[in-house]
Amino acid sequence: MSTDQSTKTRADAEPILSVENLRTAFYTDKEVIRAVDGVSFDIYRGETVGIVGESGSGKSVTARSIMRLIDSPGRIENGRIMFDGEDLIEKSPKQMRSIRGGSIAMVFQDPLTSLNPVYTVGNQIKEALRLHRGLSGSKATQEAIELLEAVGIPDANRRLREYPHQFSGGMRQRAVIAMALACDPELLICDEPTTALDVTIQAQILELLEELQEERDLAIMFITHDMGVIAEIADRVNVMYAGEIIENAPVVELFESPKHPYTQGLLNSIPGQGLGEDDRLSTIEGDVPTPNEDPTYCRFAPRCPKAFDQCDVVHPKPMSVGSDDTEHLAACLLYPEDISTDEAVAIHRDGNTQRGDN
Ligand SMILES: Nc1ncnc2c1ncn2[C@@H]1O[C@H](COP(=O)(O)OP(=O)(O)OP(=O)(O)O)[C@@H](O)[C@H]1O
Ligand code: NI
Repeated sequence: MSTDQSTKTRADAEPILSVENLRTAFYTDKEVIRAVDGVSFDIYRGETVGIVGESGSGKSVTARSIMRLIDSPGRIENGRIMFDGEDLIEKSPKQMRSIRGGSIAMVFQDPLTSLNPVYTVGNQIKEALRLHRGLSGSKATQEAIELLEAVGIPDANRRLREYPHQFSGGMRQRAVIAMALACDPELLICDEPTTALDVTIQAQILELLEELQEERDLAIMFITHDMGVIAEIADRVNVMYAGEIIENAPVVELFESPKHPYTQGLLNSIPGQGLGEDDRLSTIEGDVPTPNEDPTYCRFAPRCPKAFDQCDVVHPKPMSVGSDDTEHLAACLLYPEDISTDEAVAIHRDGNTQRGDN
C-alpha cells in the first residue's frame, strides 16, 4: 500500500474510472435482485482500489457491470461508468469488445476460465497481441517472451510452447496476467485473483501486481473478501454490503479508524485477530440479505450491534467522516458524529448526501 502516493495522484488528476450511482438488477421469477444498488466510486491512475465484502454483496456484479458483461435476466438500470472521460454504458457491443481486453483487462479467480486448454500459452498471448496491438510473427513472439519474463515466469522461451495444464496454479495466474498486459490496459480489474492459491503464491502474485502497477501506472480494481489481502494491496477501499458501498476510505484510515459497524465487524474477523483459521469473514453473525427491495432502511441493521429503531425506517446516505481533509465516507445513521443522533437521522432522511461535497 502507498497512501501518500494515492493522495498525491488524487489531488491533481481526473479519475481514470468514475462509477456514478450504478444500479444493476436481476429479474428472476421470484424477485428483483438489486445486486448493485446505487454504487459510486472513483479510481485514479496508479492507484489500487479494493472492493471488499462478504459473499453475495455485489462485488463481482459491479466488476461485470463495468465490463458490460451483464446478461439476461440482469441489466444495468441506472448510472454512469465514466472511463477515460466516456460513458461505457453508451458504448455499442462492438466498441465494448475492443475495450474489454484492450484498455480494460480482467483477471478472475480461476485462471483456467481465461486460458484455452487446446492452445499453447504463447499462442494465446500472441493472439491478444495481434488483436489489440496489431503485432504478429517474430515481433509478437519477442513481446510474448518479454511479457512472460515481466510476470516472473522463468525460462519464458520454452514455456511459451507449453499448454496451460503444464503450468502450476500460480504460474497459470501469472500467464493470465501476462495475457491481460499484452493489451497494455489502463485499468486492470482483478476478481479474487489469488483466492484459489496458497498463501505463499498469493503473496508473490500480489507483489507482482504492485510491481507491474508501478512500472505501468496501472489503475487496479481489486475484489476480495479478505481484509488481509486488502491491507497488502489497496490504496483505497470500498466496503460493500448488500449491493451498496457502506464505507470508502484510504486503506490506513480504514484500518485505523473504521466508522461503519459492518467494517468494524469485518476487521474484527480477520484471521489471527478473530477466532478460527477460516479465512472467510465469518464472525459477524447471520448472512448478507438478498437486496430485493428498495432500501428505505439500513440493510445491515438486522445484524448490527449498534442498530436503533430509526435504522429500520431511514436509509443511510454516505456521510463525510474523515479527519481533516481525508476523503472518508460512511453510510450509517450514527454519522455525522458531532451532532445529536436525531439531527443526524434527519440529515439522512432528507436525502442530503455529502458525497462529492469534499
Ligand atoms: N445471473 C444472476 N442471476 C440472478 N442473480 C444473480 C446473478 N448473478 C449474481 N446474482 C446475485 O447478485 C448478488 C451479488 O452477487 P455477486 O456475485 O456480485 O457477489 P460477490 O460479492 O461477488 O460474492 P462472492 O464473494 O461470493 O463472489 C447475489 O445476491 C447474487 O445472487
Ligand atoms: Ni464475486
